[in-house]
Amino acid sequence: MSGCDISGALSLLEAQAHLTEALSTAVAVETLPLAEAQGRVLAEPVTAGLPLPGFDNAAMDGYAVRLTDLLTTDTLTLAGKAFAGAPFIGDWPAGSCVRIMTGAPVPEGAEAVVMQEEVQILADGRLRFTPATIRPGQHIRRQGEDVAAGSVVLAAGLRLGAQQLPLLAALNVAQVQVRRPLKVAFFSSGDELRSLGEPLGPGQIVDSNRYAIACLLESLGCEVLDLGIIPDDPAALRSAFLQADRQADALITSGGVSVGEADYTKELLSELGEVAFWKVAIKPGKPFAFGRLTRGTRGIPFFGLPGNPVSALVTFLLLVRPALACLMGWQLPPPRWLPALTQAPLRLTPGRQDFQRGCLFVDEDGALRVASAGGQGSAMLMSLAAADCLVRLDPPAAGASRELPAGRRVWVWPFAEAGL
Ligand SMILES: Nc1nc2c(c(=O)[nH]1)N[C@H]1C(S)=C(S)[C@@H](COP(=O)(O)OP(=O)(O)OC[C@H]3O[C@@H](n4cnc5c(N)ncnc54)[C@H](O)[C@@H]3O)O[C@H]1N2
Ligand code: MOO
Repeated sequence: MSGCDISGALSLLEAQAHLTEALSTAVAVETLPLAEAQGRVLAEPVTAGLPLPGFDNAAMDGYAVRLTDLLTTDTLTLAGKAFAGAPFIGDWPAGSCVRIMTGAPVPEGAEAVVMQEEVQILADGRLRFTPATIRPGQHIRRQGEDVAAGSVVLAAGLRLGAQQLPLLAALNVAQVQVRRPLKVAFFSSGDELRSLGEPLGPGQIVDSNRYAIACLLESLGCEVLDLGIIPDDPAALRSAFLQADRQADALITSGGVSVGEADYTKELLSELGEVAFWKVAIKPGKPFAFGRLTRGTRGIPFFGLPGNPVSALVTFLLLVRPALACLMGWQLPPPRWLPALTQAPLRLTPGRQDFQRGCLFVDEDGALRVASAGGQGSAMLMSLAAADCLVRLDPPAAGASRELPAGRRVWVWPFAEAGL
């Protein structure tokens, strides 16, 4: 079988659809205090028990006025003060205004707040306004203008972060129903692998993939069960598979999914479970295995990433991340591929969608452009470290040129959008 043999390979879309369909059941639900819910996925929609703002209040430091008081004069006396947390109380006689600070409740009957910069304080303490410039309702934040009480503010399936937590806190939501963390086991397989810091013998390399996989899993909020480096030995691999099956919700491996003589991963998966597919027509990442371990009672899903470091990262982003999102109950929006113009010619790959590493910039005309981040080999870590996006290149039509000229539109997925 050649390195370009893609017979029986699924397209990326087919593989993604298969994963979404196979992994529709999310982990269990638990109740957490809001302070511990960062990064968790909401299991239930949240309904507002309060309006926001909770009361009409000032948006500026200044003076609360009634417009009728300013019909015949531009000068008002001061009736009192309103602070955030200490409302104005007492009488508000005609012909007067109330000094008010940002966030303070506006006194009953106030029709506008005038910024202090627009008010002149006279020697006798009275305040002079410019009535023609005052709009009814200005600088008053109305009760419920942001959130109406009883409305659904967050849908189930949202992941809670710095954007959502303040909304829930403002609504005095002290506890939330969230999915428990997904526990993901992973190991690296290969006799050549050594742990970071160990001396390297002939032909040995550092197990670098685990630093990408652990980092990606942690950023998704998964609990990581690190099973270490497993040699190319069926008995050791079998035991690691079975441990993951007992202790985790999913298993990720890297290496050993291709066709080499020491590539046992797929073979063992057939013995301990079932392989749903193991080839996807993408570059990098053609050998990617998905299946289930069926020895245990739960049938945990298994993702076999290719050993090449770039292939492992790219298949994680394109296939594993959305699959884990299903298991987390996270309604992960599909990637937003953006149009960009190629800065220089790019080489296309027959038969496979190619996901090259690129660097984005905006040219002098304001157009988004993408340049290659460097060497595109599946084991090349420098261009991966330098890149800020994936560039999606469709295969050339039969007989067409394998070179895409400069200035052509391609689709890019910024790494920041991919959670990197
Ligand atoms: N005859 C064929 N050979 C290969 C094919 C093929 O279709 N036919 N596919 C190639 C492609 S594409 C890829 S990708 C690799 C994937 O192979 P495996 O998943 O079986 O991975 P290994 O053979 O174990 O390793 C490949 C490469 O990656 C290095 N590696 C492995 N694990 C790690 C790790 N944890 N950290 C860093 N680097 C790692 C390993 O040393 C190899 O250099 O197969 C091609 N071959
Ligand atoms: O398809 Mo492999 O993943 O290029 O190196």
